[in-house]
Amino acid sequence: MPAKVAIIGGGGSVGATAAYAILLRKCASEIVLVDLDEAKCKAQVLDLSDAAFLSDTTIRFGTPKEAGQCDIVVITAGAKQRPGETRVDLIDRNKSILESVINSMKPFKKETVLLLVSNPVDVLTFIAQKLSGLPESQVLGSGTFLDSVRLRVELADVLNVAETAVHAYVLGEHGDSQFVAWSAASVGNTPLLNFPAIQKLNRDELANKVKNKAYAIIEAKGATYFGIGAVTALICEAIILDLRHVRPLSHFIPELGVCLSIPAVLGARGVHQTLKPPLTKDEEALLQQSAAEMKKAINKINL
Ligand SMILES: NC(=O)C1=CN([C@@H]2O[C@H](COP(=O)(O)OP(=O)(O)OC[C@H]3O[C@@H](n4cnc5c(N)ncnc54)[C@H](O)[C@@H]3O)[C@@H](O)[C@H]2O)C=CC1
Ligand SMILES: CC(=O)C(=O)O
Repeated sequence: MPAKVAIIGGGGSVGATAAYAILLRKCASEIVLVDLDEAKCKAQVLDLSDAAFLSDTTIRFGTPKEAGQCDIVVITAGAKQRPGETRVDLIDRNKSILESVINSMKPFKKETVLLLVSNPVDVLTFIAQKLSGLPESQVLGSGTFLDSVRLRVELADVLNVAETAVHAYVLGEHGDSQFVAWSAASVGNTPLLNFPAIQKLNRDELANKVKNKAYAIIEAKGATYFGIGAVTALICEAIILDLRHVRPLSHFIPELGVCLSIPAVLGARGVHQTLKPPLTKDEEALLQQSAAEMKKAINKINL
């Protein structure tokens, strides 16, 4: 089935890197890049077209209205953190950008899946669910998928196993109130906490390293884009191929009243099911605290 992916903000670092990763995965038939900065976006298309010989995917510049008719719309438009800024600090700037991009794309094709990547991704996912008119299950955010990848790499290194054998998730906000669900993590079938190397490990220190990785990269080079580009491509692939992968994605959690990341089944047309792992009392409290932070951020804006 041909699948069209639009990237709003495709002129920027995250949008263009996501396009590159999607191109290399060969999961889409066409990528449409859209950006307010038309000249830069067209230059990204030209540059990416030089790599298109590695793929069967075509790439072109497009309009917001064309994007609204694509199968997946990835939103990477917006301001990025300056060194020292939190993701939530971007809310005022990125809320108005999101409102304007959603209005410019409407009405969406009824099957369109909207994938939020711009920060603060959980709050923007919540706003996009309200504004887009699409079913909640079709509006999701990349959430803590990236943080969980960062965690898995660290744990695989400690245990000297393949990353794919590590089933461990960062849950909650893609931001400062995130936490690791240590009690639910495993390597193969063995609970992670059974490993002597993990019992000896300073787990708080490792969780903070994961949480602060983006800050460290932004401090040194101004932005992160390779990791999120790869994560975006895998999310698009799972939707296009209806792969039913389980990923920690930002989606609406009715009992919390906000969007944040809990593992979810991802396939055609978005989120199929939430798979909340059993959590300890302390981890449950951290989830509630993360939801409270999201509510605080949402209450500060006019919706
Ligand atoms: N969710 C995640 O894990 C990650 C999220 N991000 C977020 O992604 C966003 C983009 O970051 P970068 O690509 O590095 O920034 P960038 O500045 O390189 O690109 C942003 C692009 O958005 C475009 N834009 C602004 N307003 C627009 C509008 N109304 N319509 C269409 N395009 C518009 C700009 O022209 C620019 O090309 C930021 O909010 C950043 O925090 C970045 C990395 C990881
Ligand atoms: C910038 C950002 O959200 C990240 O790299 O995690």
